[in-house]
Amino acid sequence: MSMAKNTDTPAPRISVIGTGYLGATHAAAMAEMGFEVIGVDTDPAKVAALAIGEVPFFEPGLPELLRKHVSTGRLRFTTDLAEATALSDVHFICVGTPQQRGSNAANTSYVEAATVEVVRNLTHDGLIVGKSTVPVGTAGRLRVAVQSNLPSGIHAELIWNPEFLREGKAVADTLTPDRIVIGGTSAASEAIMREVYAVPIATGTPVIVCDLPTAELVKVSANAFLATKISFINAIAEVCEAAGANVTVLADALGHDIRIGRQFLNAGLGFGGGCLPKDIRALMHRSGELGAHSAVSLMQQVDEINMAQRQRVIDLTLEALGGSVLNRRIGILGAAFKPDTDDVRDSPALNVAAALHLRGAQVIVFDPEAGTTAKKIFPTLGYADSTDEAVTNADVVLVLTEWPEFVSADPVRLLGLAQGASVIDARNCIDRAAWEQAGWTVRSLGRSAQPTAGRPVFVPA
Ligand SMILES: NC(=O)C1=CN([C@@H]2O[C@H](COP(=O)(O)OP(=O)(O)OC[C@H]3O[C@@H](n4cnc5c(N)ncnc54)[C@H](O)[C@@H]3O)[C@@H](O)[C@H]2O)C=CC1
Ligand SMILES: O=C(O)[C@H]1O[C@H](OP(=O)(O)OP(=O)(O)OC[C@H]2O[C@@H](n3ccc(=O)[nH]c3=O)[C@H](O)[C@@H]2O)[C@H](O)[C@@H](O)[C@@H]1O
Repeated sequence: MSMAKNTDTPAPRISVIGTGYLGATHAAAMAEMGFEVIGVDTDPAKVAALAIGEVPFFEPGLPELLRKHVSTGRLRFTTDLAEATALSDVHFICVGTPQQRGSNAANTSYVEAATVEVVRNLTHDGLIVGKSTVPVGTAGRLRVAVQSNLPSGIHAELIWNPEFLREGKAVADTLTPDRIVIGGTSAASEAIMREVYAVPIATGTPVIVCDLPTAELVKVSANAFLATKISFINAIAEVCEAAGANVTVLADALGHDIRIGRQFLNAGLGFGGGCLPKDIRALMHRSGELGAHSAVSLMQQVDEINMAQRQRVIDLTLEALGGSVLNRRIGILGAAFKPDTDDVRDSPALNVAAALHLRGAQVIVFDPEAGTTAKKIFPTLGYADSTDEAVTNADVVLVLTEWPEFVSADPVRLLGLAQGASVIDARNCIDRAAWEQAGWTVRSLGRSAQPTAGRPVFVPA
């Protein structure tokens, strides 16, 4: 592929390296936008599933999109990187950047390895597009590696195009993103990226063209801001509890100010998942390396507030059970880090379940989609096949992930199944009045244990 824009050239063919949550969705979305796409992964089981149109994780809408394009042959999957590079022109790097063991830093070794492997396998000129979330400065280093590993006579450019999709809404977020950020482009590579994203650009999606470090940092800053919003409301929730205020009503009132907005102001168990926690820690680490200490202390505080929420839910459970969970049966509703996914990476729900299990509780977990993934990392917990089974004979019930079926569960019927009448609403998601009317004692973060009406009113002197 010539890097010069030529209106007569055929559409660029696309490879996607790493077909996990991000890459599988990106590959299917690129096919939907009209391109020939080949996905590559080192995990043969993942590739085998994707190749027959099966998504190896739960993501609403993705199976349909994948099958649609696998069946026409426009979207293929392979473990053979050389096959993919031979058949494509634009190579999206979508491999993982998990937290390093024993450090807050991101592990960029997969990104480095994947990029170098692509470059070494190039048979014709290509554009390498980083999508993985990386610490600022990574792409600059990779550029050096790209140039020193190019086969002779081949030209390649490396740019960064971070991804902002949310799990559970990944398909819509990829097909109709809020913005497209492209960093470090030349005129030629910018033109190619505008061709690749022609469909969302045509519907008015803003395109931000910037330098490499800005592109890397936009992504990390977006996640850091979302995390800060959540920890902010959780800090205020603590004040609400102490003062007898209601954090949910407060968040609604705050949200009417469009400068603040209502999203990411749900107080409770806090954030988890494969991205927010590791991304704020990587930012902490990288900011420290760069001597930018304000970001280090801010992110440290955000992380600490967030992790303390898990302990606070454990404390509420102890309180509900009179100080000990030993041999008490705890029905846990939710294992995924949020609804609409089966992802349990750094899931606050599973973290609480495991901590209570370690203290000697009989923990029975139910999640509509994440039972299988949860069992893989915590096989020793008890698992139920339904809400009813988890609640049956429970001394206390914990709602840890706000799946719609938990939010709409009938408190009267559940009370008839449970042994006790205590529920901890760790996501502030159930209809508290309805549960209390049914006979439950409801505890939650950011709202007092008793209905506000029954509390003494503070009268200033
Ligand atoms: N999961 C999400 O919602 C989003 C993730 N991101 C970022 O995208 C990146 C990927 O995240 P996920 O998809 O969640 O991770 P993941 O762990 O689900 O997928 C990564 C995939 O890369 C594969 N892989 C590793 N080395 C490879 C290589 N050399 N060649 C080919 N395949 C290789 C792995 O086998 C795995 O299937 C991370 O940097 C993450 O921060 C960004 C936005 C959203
Ligand atoms: O970099 C990534 O991978 C992605 O990380 C997040 O997406 P995701 O991890 O899918 O989940 P979110 O919807 O952001 O939720 C994260 C966590 O925050 C919690 N949360 C969210 C909102 C809220 O008000 N309160 C709250 O505790 C959720 O329960 C969940 O545990 C970002 O929202 C995406 O834009 C980003 O692309």
